Amino acid sequence: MTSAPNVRLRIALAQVDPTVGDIGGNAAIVRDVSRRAAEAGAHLVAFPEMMLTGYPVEDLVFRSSFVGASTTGLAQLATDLQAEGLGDLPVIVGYLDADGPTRPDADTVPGRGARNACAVLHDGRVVTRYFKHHLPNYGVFDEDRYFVPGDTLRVVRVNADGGPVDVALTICEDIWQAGGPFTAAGQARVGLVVNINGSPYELNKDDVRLPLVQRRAREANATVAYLNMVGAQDELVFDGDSMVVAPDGTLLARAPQFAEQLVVLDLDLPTADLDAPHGALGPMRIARTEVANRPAYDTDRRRGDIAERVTDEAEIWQALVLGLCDYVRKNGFKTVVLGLSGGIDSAVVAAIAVDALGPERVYGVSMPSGYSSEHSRDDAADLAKRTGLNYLTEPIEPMVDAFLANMALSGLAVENLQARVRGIILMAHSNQDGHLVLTTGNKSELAVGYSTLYGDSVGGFNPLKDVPKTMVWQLARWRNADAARRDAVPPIPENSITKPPSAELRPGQVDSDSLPEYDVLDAVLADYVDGDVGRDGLLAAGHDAAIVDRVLRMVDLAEYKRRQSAPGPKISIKAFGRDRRLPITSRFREGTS
Ligand SMILES: Nc1ncnc2c1ncn2[C@@H]1O[C@H](COP(=O)(O)OP(=O)(O)OC[C@H]2O[C@@H]([n+]3cccc(C(=O)O)c3)[C@H](O)[C@@H]2O)[C@@H](O)[C@H]1O
Ligand SMILES: Nc1ncnc2c1ncn2[C@@H]1O[C@H](COP(=O)(O)OP(=O)(O)OP(=O)(O)O)[C@@H](O)[C@H]1O
Ligand SMILES: NC(=O)CC[C@H](N)C(=O)O
Repeated sequence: MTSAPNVRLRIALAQVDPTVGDIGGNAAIVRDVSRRAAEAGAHLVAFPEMMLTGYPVEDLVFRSSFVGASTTGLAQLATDLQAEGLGDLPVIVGYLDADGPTRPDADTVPGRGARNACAVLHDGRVVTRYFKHHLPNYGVFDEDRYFVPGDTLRVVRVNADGGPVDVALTICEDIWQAGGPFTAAGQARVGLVVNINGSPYELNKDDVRLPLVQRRAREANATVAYLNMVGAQDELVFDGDSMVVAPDGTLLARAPQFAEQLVVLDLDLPTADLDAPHGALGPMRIARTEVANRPAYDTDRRRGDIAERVTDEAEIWQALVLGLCDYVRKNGFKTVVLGLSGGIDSAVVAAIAVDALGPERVYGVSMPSGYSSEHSRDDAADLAKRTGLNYLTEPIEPMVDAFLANMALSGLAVENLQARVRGIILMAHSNQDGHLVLTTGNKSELAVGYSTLYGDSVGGFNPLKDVPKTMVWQLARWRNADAARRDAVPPIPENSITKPPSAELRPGQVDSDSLPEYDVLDAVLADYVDGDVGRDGLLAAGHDAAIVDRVLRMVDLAEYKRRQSAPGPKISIKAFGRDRRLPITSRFREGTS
C-alpha cells in the first residue's frame, strides 16, 4: 500500500515537436524547454519518446553511425545542460540506444541490440537508462523489426518538496498493455509513473487514451504522467494530448491537441518507501537510482488546465493542417502549388494549405480545358479571392491539341491526357519556382483508383489521402461555419460544396457515371478497407451485393496506383500506406475462392 501523500513534486511535461534526424536541433529544444521548466520551479522535466532522434526513425536504426550520433548526442546534452546551469534538474529524454548489433543480418546477441530508450540526465551525466518493454508491431509500427525489449523497470528517487518520491520510467506502448512495467511499478510502490510517447493521431484516439491511462494508474496504484509529442513526421501526426491522472483515475491536467505546450503541475505524492523492493520481482526486474535535485518553489500549481475536447471535424482539420505544415517546414519548402478545378477536393486542400502556411505561400493554378464549365472557372477564382492565395491561369487546350496533332489518341487516352498535361504544368511550376506540388485525391478515389496515374495524382504530398469523400464535404461545411462563427470569410465557395462532383474530362461527365454515390461507396470502404471485412461479412452487414462486388474489384485492382501515391496524413485507424500492406500482384478475389 502507498503511504499518505506528503511530498509535493512539481513536474514539467514538454509537449514539443522534434524532427527526425535533427539531433542537434532536438537537443536545442531540450535545453531551451528545460530552462523554461527550471524557471517554472520544476523538480523534474520529461520529453517525448525518441526526442533526441525524432520518431519513428525507421531503418536509420540499422546504421551504427546514426546510433552513435544519438548516444553521443545524449552525452553531449547532459554536459550542455550542466554547463548551462541546469544540471540539478533531472531531465527525462527519449533517445535511440544499442547494446549489441542493430542490423538483422549481423551476428545477433540474444537479448541485445537496438533499444527504444529513455535516459535521466542529471549533474552532467546519464544517471539511468530505461529500455522500452512492450514493442508495438501492428498498424504503422514495426518495432520488433528494430528493437530488443527491455526487462528492467527503472525507478528514480527524486527529491521533491517535503522528501523523496519514487518515479518509474515507461515508454509509450508500455502503457497500452496490461502487465509488464505498470504492474512492476505497483510492486515497486512508486508514487509516479512517467510515460513518454510518440503516439500518432487517429480520429477518436483521445477518447481511448484517457480511460487507458486511468486503468494503468489503478494498476500501478500511482499517479501517471502521460506525455506525447506533437507535430508531424511523413504520414504520422502526433497530437500531443498529454495528461496527468491520479491513482484513483481523477484527471488532473490535460494539454490541448496539435499545439506545443509545457505542462507544469504540482503533484501530491507519497513519500518514497525506503523499504520498497528492488531486484527480481514480478514481471520485470526493478532497478533504483537516486538524484538530488532542485530546491523548492513558492507558487502553488496544483490545479492543472484541462483542455476541452473539440468536434471530430475540428480535430481532423487541425491534424491535416499540422501534417501539411510540418511536412513543408521539415522538408525545407517555402511554398506549395496545386491545381484549382473549382471542385470540392482542390478547394479543401487549398483551404488547409492557407491555414497551414498563410495565403502568400500557396499558389493555385486554374487549368481550364475545352470541357471545363464556366462555373468551375468561376468557383476556382472565387476560392482564390476568399482565401487570398496566389492565383494563376494556364489553359491546357493548346498543349493538349499539340499532343493530338502528333498522336492518334481517342477515348480514355484523351481524357487522361488532359489530367497529365495538368500534372506537367504543376511539376513545371514546381521545378521553376521550388513549390511543393499538393495532390488532391481523397481516400475514396484512392481506394477505387479513380485518378489518372502521372496526371491528377501527381505531387509530393496529399493532405486528403486518408479522408473519405463524404468527410471532405463535412470538413468544408465545418470550416466555413467555423469562419462564420468568427466573423471571418468562409474560404470555400458554396457552389464547390453543393455541385455534383465531376472530373470534367469529357462533356457532361460526373463521378456517379463510374462510381456508386459517395455515401454508399464510403460505407463499403469503411468496412472493407478500414475494417478488413470480407465479402460475406459485407453482405451480412447489409451492403448491396452488386455494389460490393463492383467496389471490391475496383479496390483490389487499384493497388498499383496506391503503391505509387504521394504520402498524406493518417487520420483513420487504417490509412493507405504502411497501415495497409497488400500485394499488387494477387489473384485472390473476395467471393471466388
Ligand atoms: N497492375 C498494374 N501495375 C502497373 N501498372 C498498371 C497495372 N494495371 C494497369 N496499369 C497501368 O495503368 C494504366 C491505367 O491507369 P491510368 O492511366 O491512370 O488510367 P485509368 O485508371 O484507366 O483511367 C483513369 C480513371 O480515373 C478517372 N479520373 C481521372 C482523373 C481525375 C478523376 C477525378 O475525378 O478525380 C478521375 C477517369 O475518369 C478514369 O475513369 C494502364 O494503362 C497501365 O499501364
Ligand atoms: N480545370 C482544372 N484546373 C486546375 N486543376 C484541375 C482542373 N481540373 C482538375 N484539376 C486538378 O485535378 C484534380 C482532380 O480533379 P477532378 O476535377 O478531375 O476531380 P475531383 O476529384 O472531383 O477534384 P475536385 O473536387 O477538386 O474537382 C483537382 O483536384 C485539381 O487539382
Ligand atoms: N510509439 C508507440 O509505442 C505507440 C504505440 C501506441 N499503441 C500508440 O499508438 O499510442
